[in-house]
Amino acid sequence: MNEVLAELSKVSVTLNDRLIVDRVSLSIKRGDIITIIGPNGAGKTTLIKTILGIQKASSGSISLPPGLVIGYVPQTLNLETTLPLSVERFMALGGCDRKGCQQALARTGVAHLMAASVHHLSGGEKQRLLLARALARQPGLLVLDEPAQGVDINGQAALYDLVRQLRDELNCGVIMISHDLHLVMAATDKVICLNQHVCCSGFPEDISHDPAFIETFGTAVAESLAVYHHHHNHRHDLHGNVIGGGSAIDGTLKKGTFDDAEAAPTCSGHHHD
Ligand SMILES: Nc1ncnc2c1ncn2[C@@H]1O[C@H](COP(=O)(O)OP(=O)(O)OP(=O)(O)O)[C@@H](O)[C@H]1O
Repeated sequence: MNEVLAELSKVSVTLNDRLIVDRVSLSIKRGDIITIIGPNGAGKTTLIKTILGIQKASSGSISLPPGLVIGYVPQTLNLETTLPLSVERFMALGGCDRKGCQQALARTGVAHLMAASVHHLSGGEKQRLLLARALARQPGLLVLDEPAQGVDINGQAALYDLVRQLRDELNCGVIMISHDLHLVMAATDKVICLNQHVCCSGFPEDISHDPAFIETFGTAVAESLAVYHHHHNHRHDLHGNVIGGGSAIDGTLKKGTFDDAEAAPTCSGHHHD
């Protein structure tokens, strides 16, 4: 059994009196690649910030093994543009020596940019730089917030491929957020669909059949992913709150749900197999 790198139990986050993350339980093990999907404002970034300790959970518990090294690739790189900063210096600020810096940049395909200014990098180059910085820490857990944003379509597939290779090389666990549903379905091991609470979770081929997935992303997206329609017993408002009809409190984890993520409250759409 692979080592557990992060264990979340009924984690909720309330910000400004608004419930942003609702009783999320999940477990990340060494070797896992888990992708969190969900609409804008669903609480994805907030959830990973609680794993990183940047955001405090309002309730629930998060446990990480002592000494776990986490490599984090944030959604954006916010830097003071008036300060000159080379790629090498940026890496050095993260504690990386020249050799380690060169190796990490080479691994993410941007070694030729060592002397370039970080302010002049393209969107895709910035993402690769951030990945290199995370990689240089030799992380046990890699946390990526939309790593493929600003990357062209071929580059996205290559980036996901690289993440898989890094997982194998470092024998780490990976948790990432993505909006690239086609790539997620093709290139990820496990998917968690978050809309404040965990709507559904499981392996990509199963989750794309899930009514909660269709409810969250709509039929156009679902059909483009060659999924089929099911009855789903509740709806969400724009804030992810459950509205109308069915209860989202009871129900059991459905077919296609993997052991380690618990939907809380659980969606209970009916499958028509
Ligand atoms: N520090 C904060 N104070 C108050 N509200 C916040 C704070 N941070 C995030 N929020 C709110 O929490 C909600 C969830 O934000 P979050 O960034 O986690 O969503 P997300 O699922 O990552 O969205 P996206 O896909 O657009 O990046 C949003 O409505 C956001 O405005």
